[in-house]
Amino acid sequence: MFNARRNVFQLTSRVLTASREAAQTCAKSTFATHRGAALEVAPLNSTKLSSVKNGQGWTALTFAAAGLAAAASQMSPVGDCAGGEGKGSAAAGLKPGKASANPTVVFVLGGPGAGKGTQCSNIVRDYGFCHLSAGDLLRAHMKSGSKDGNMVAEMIKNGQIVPSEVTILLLQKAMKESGKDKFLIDGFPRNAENRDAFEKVMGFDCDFVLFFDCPEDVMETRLLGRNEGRTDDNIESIRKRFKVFIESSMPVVQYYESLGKVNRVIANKSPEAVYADTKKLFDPYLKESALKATTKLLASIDASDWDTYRGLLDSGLTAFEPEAKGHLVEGIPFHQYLFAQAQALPPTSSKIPPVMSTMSTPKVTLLGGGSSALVTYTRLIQRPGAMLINPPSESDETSKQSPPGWWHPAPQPQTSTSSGPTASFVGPPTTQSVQETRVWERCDDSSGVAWKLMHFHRS
Ligand SMILES: Nc1ncnc2c1ncn2[C@@H]1O[C@H](COP(=O)(O)OP(=O)(O)OP(=O)(O)O)[C@@H](O)[C@H]1O
Ligand SMILES: Nc1ccn([C@@H]2O[C@H](COP(=O)(O)O)[C@@H](O)[C@H]2O)c(=O)n1
Repeated sequence: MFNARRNVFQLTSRVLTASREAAQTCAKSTFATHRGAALEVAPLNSTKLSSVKNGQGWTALTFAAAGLAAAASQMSPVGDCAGGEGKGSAAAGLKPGKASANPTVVFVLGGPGAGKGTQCSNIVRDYGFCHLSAGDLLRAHMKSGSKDGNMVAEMIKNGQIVPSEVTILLLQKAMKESGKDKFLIDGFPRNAENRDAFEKVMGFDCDFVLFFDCPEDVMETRLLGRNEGRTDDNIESIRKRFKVFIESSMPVVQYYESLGKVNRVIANKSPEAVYADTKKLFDPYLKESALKATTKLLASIDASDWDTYRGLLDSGLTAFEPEAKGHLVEGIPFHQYLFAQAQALPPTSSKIPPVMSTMSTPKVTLLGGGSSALVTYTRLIQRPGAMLINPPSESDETSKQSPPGWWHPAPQPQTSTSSGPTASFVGPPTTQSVQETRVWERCDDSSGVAWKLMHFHRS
């Protein structure tokens, strides 16, 4: 006989150790990508992302490049938890209202047959989330010939809730193997024990609960017509599942309601109508990812990191910028030339980042149902002063250079073995302000949502 209580304790202890390791990996990963997503002032000799927040959300994002050419590439992910646009993103972690370095988790709840699985497929397609159905994982586990397979099979047939340690181990493994950082966890937590165990083992809670609210008679008709060969889609099992849902799962929904974390969607409508309501809840994640791509792009410009910059561009990029003197520039070479100038500069001996961009009052508008994003903002560009090449004695003014127009290539850092000319800066510091509009197009890859820059316009 399965001793649930004893096994919960034993397995939970084991999972805690394993998850601590996993959490360390995740923390490492998210440290690399979330660093500095806070209000502190950026130390001048470090790579730092700082942000300013008001009631409406983020109002300014600052990336301070350390003057290291590879500053943006230092943000590469480490470990299993990063995915999608978060990879290597300077702004990863700038999720409105999110302070912790954890993956994004949405718990998807609702009665049996409410349409959770159906809607999750749509969200995966449009928002790059990874869908993990606790029921599907348990059914696969039951068929895998594992020693508790028979116990799980019996519990599923009777609509009972399988002990948390089994389900959480399956979820944890699937999350790790997915390589993603945004999850829809469907059909979980089914009771208070599931909920407690998840928080203890994973060390974080969900972002919100997506609750599909559907009358029982509608769910019953749907389940009887589902025809997927499930052992629990018969009237006897369905009634048991409804009872368990009311007695054990609804208190979980009520618990999250008391925390203000439930987004309720009326599910007694056509699948399309249900999705139209569901979709709105996920648009902020897409906007956030377009903003991250923009921040990563600015960081790569500040750091003169051509490879990162080029990786974000569509080959057919078009641009209106002051350097093009009113002409629409198409393609890559015009921009590459500006980066090449930076590489031709002597290294800087200064510890002060040669240039730092701050994105102020960004606004993201999704177009084409989220296939494109329009990002507009004011960019503040700070520099430590005029650049001096190979500074001679103080009396010699001839080598002093004024800051050029809006763009000032960032020299490379001086290495200990550097010899020959160097660059340094003389005050006063300057700040420029330009308006930028960027048009991004979705080009998702296997790790999730990704964006390419199609067009930009700078005042
Ligand atoms: N809005 C809807 N209108 C009509 N039928 C729907 C709707 N949503 C889903 N269905 C159908 O109802 C059945 C149950 O849907 P689905 O499997 O998505 O529910 P579920 O909440 O995931 O169920 P379970 O909890 O049992 O896994 C499926 O056959 C599905 O095609
Ligand atoms: N957290 C969970 C989720 C599911 N189960 C068991 O699986 C059955 C089917 O779940 P669906 O979400 O696919 O309908 C469910 O009735 C439970 O027996 C579980 O134990 N714990």
